Amino acid sequence: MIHKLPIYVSGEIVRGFGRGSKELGIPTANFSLDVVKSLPESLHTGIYYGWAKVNDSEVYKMVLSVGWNPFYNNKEKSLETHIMHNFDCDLYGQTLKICIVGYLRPEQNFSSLDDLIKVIKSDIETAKALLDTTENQKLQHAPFFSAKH
Ligand SMILES: Cc1cc2nc3c(=O)[nH]c(=O)nc-3n(C[C@H](O)[C@H](O)[C@H](O)COP(=O)(O)O)c2cc1C
Ligand SMILES: Nc1ncnc2c1ncn2[C@@H]1O[C@H](COP(=O)(O)OP(=O)(O)O)[C@@H](O)[C@H]1O
Ligand SMILES: [Mg+2]
Repeated sequence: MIHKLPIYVSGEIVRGFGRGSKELGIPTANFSLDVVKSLPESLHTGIYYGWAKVNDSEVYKMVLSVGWNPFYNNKEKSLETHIMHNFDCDLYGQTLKICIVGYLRPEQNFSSLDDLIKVIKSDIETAKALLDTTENQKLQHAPFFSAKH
């Protein structure tokens, strides 16, 4: 069974492999393995979209990857958020809160890095449009984002 959405997740931003910004030009804020392990079993691996807040920032649109990154064949499951906002500095150690709103597609392997980048860019455009619906806009103002913890 597929887990009912939205799901709310919060945790510290930790280091990944450093590939998001260097190889893909698309940075992803990674959660620790502890947070990944705390996810409901029924949250399938794949690509999702939703809302994200870093420390006391505004709530921004985001896209999320949950799984093993088949293109890189990671050994540990990861939960990585690309936030649709230009931050001036890195975000390591800050608290990331996310609301996972909807599912986009399964994780895929690709024959080239360019193909992976193209698909992620199209995920970003799809997510931006889907988050503009009235129903999804409401979640930007969910009490979760204004709560202290
Ligand atoms: C929206 C989105 C979609 C992604 N889709 C895939 C995918 O289909 N296959 C894959 O192997 N990795 C996918 N990734 C994960 C990237 O490979 C990963 O973010 C990148 O390797 C950076 O990892 P790092 O944080 O450890 O540096 C996706 C990431 C995002 C943000
Ligand atoms: N818009 C953004 N979305 C996500 N992370 C960002 C963003 N802007 C800057 N960053 C920073 O870049 C880091 C992610 O880059 P990435 O290359 O994926 O590194 P890592 O492999 O350590 O996760 C984040 O941890 C954060 O500190
Ligand atoms: Mg990352």
